[in-house]
Amino acid sequence: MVIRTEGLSFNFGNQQVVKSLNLQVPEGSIYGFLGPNGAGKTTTIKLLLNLLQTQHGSIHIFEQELQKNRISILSQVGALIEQPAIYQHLSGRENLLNRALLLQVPAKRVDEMLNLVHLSNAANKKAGQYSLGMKQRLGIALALLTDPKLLILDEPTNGLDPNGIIEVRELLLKLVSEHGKTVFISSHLLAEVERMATHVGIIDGGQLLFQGSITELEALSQPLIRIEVDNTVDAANLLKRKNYPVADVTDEYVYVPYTSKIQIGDINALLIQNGYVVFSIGKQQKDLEKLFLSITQNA
Ligand SMILES: Nc1ncnc2c1ncn2[C@@H]1O[C@H](COP(=O)(O)OP(=O)(O)OP(=O)(O)O)[C@@H](O)[C@H]1O
Repeated sequence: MVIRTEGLSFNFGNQQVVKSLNLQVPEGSIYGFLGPNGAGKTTTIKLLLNLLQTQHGSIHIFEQELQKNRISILSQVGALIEQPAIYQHLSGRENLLNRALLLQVPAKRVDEMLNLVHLSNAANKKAGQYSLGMKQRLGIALALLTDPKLLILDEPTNGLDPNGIIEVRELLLKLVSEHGKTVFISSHLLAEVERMATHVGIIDGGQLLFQGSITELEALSQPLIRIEVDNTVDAANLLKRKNYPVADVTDEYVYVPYTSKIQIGDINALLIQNGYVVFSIGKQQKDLEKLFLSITQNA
């Protein structure tokens, strides 16, 4: 595991904001750390980066205890937390050169990073004139200067438009697939990480409510058959009489839990034989967002 916490807890005064977290972040994963506002994500990230002192429990990064190996561990971790620390009056390249000098990183790495985050064409423009997406990418480039093995990003897509989100997503996917990094990324929106995450941890009220691979998360969400039919209420009653458990009925659709492909054909035939007009019928895509909301709301 690249990150492993055991019983990690943290209090601000008498408010417990992180409750006995057991995080497990596998090597080479993109781990989406999800939770609504105030769930405790930033506090957890600050603990992982040793910006806050652990009060209870333990943190291992690269299988080494964080407190005892602070410097060697953190030199291999790149982080972007809250706003990237960018000098607005300097160009993108100057921002990177400055940091490279400070960290004693060879200057040639600056151009490599500009290239990687697709900022080469804007390298000489003042960072203050960058779009939010460009600033985030510059922030990621700054975090990558030392070629860290692990990247920890706190809500890197916050405030970005859909294009900006896609740009950041593609960059992170590339970092994992081509550069062998592990990425830990927090977000309050599942949709933002769902297309890139391999693993997910869902936190609310400081507690980890779910942790596992994205496939395990999907398996929790039961697929449905969505039936678009002319008279949904009557059609639903017919289905119930025929022992199909109806999950939901709206003006347009009837939903039945999906069990097999054959069953879709049977339902279609049944409705048609009984004089209903079936406009469409099919297995509905898993809606992870609904699942995410139900996990965090039932907590
Ligand atoms: N410095 C602080 N002093 C006291 N309480 C704090 C402090 N920082 C955060 N908190 C509280 O801790 C809880 C968790 O906050 P945290 O910022 O970790 O949540 P989050 O999941 O990152 O939320 P967001 O998505 O809004 O950033 C909140 O109730 C917050 O008010």
